Amino acid sequence: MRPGLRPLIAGNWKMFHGGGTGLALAIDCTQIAQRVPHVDLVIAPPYTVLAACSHECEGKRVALAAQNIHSKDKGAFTGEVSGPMLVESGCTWAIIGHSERRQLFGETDASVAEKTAAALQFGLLPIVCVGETLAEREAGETLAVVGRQVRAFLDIILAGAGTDKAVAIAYEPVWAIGTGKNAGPAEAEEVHAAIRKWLTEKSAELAKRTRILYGGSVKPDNAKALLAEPNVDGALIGGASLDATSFGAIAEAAETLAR
Ligand SMILES: O=C(CO)COP(=O)(O)O
Repeated sequence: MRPGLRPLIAGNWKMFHGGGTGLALAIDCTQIAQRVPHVDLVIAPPYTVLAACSHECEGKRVALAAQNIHSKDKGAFTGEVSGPMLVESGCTWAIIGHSERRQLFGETDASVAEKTAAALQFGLLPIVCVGETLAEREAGETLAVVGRQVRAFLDIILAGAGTDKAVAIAYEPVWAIGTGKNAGPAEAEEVHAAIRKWLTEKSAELAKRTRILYGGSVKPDNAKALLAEPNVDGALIGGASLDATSFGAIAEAAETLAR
């Protein structure tokens, strides 16, 4: 983590906890927030429970993120949800281009760029996800792949976020997601440092205020070592965010480093 920067700890609930259990977890997260005053907490529940969670989280230092966004504000797009609707439901963030969306729902660098622009246009801060597959890592293509993914949206962030908005980029190696096999701190740092360099080449100010999150099997027992790396500014957590005890422990690891 960089000195003076607030870590961002975000829970991506994916397609879990869409009803009463989600609401209960959101309430638990507001209690976690009281214990971690130096950490920014974000949760990304399913659409069905966003508004209810937002009601519980309002004014309690837990921000809401959507897991996806459509690039248009409205229209005949069955099953989709727009930026203005997400804002109305209480979201201030939107996760964009998660590898599950890229792999299972056909999202591309171009659509990720379009959605990033839409999020910023409608007043949401994007958490844009990038990451290589195991085959790409084994072929030595990690930085080439992540570089291509990041360059696809850098200009959009620069144009859309101005100088005051702090967006986030999440490096999530696909081989580490839901596998229990996290990138080692040095492995993560290598990619994070490269992302920081590409940001710096565009704008030193952009590089300074963008938080680069690590995601992929972050757990209470590995969080502190990952977050201690100089360019790891937070975490995007899947499985361990579904349980208040483990999510709380990760947030507390960040708090210890940020204090
Ligand atoms: O995909 C992720 C967060 O977006 C990571 O998921 P896990 O923490 O379950 O590996």
